[in-house]
Amino acid sequence: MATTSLSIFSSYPYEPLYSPSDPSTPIAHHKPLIPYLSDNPHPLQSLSFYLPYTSSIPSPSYLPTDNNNKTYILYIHGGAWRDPLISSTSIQPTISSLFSSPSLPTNLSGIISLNYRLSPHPSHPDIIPPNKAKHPDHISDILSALKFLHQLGISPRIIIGHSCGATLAFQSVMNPSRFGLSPSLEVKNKPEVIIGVNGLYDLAGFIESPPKGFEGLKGGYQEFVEGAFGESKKIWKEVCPTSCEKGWVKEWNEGKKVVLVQSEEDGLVPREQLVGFRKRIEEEEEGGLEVGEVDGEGWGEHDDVWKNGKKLAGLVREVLKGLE
Ligand SMILES: Nc1ccccc1C(=O)C[C@H](N)C(=O)O
Repeated sequence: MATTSLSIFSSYPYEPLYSPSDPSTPIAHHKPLIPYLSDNPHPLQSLSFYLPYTSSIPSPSYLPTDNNNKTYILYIHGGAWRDPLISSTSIQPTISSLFSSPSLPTNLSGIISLNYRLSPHPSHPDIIPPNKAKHPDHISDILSALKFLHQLGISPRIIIGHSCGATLAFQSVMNPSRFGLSPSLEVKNKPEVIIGVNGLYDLAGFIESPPKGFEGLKGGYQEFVEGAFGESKKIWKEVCPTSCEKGWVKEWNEGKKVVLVQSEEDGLVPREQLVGFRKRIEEEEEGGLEVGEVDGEGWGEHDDVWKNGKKLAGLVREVLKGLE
């Protein structure tokens, strides 16, 4: 099995990725869209691999592995489990910032950004192959990707999730039986840190009583939640880290730190999602897990975080320093 993952990995060449602001400057060695399943994968069952740029192009089998002081970071994009216009590439501005000035963090091996199957989006009915994922397909794909990485010898110590990517990041450290998935999908070396950015942590809570100023989004939330999870409110509760059955913090043995940030100008996700989630972790945990909140002032609107990348890159630098 391990040989298979490595031979898949090695069959993809590295390509230079150029700076979005300066197309003559290469910033990373990039392997786009490596399938993480071997049996007839959907195009979205794929991940992209980014290594800091060096002057010679590495051979396709080059794979720096984790060691005690270096780590990979895994990124899970958002888009309400359905937006086909948001993909693994949305981490590129952050990578560009992080891999260039002022200096490359010394304990960073590389960044891996995931795609996963999406649910249908009413404004994009003509996608080929059609997006028809339903829970637990999304989280199942995330766990399959982590398994593929583990077979390559990679266990990211940090996972970053944006919006529904944050929901998926926390689901990835829970027992997969919570979602009716096989124990064989449980992540072998779970991350130490999860960074949740503009995360969705309590879908049923939002739909039941949207916070002040967000009442107009109730219907929109209900639409994408039903599209991803079906109509059962019980399931909406079971899948969210604020409202699911207690005990998931214990299932995350390796967990050391949760870092949460909510962009102040976000018109799609209210800060109440972060506040309620934080309270839930503090109720549940038994001392081992640190929860921190970063001030989201100046972080812009919901998607500005990844569209710009500078704030997120700065936060990643800080978190990496803490792991040194
Ligand atoms: N309404 C939201 C509420 C919260 C988080 C994301 C959304 C989205 O709409 C995301 C995406 N642009 C979508 O069209 O599905």
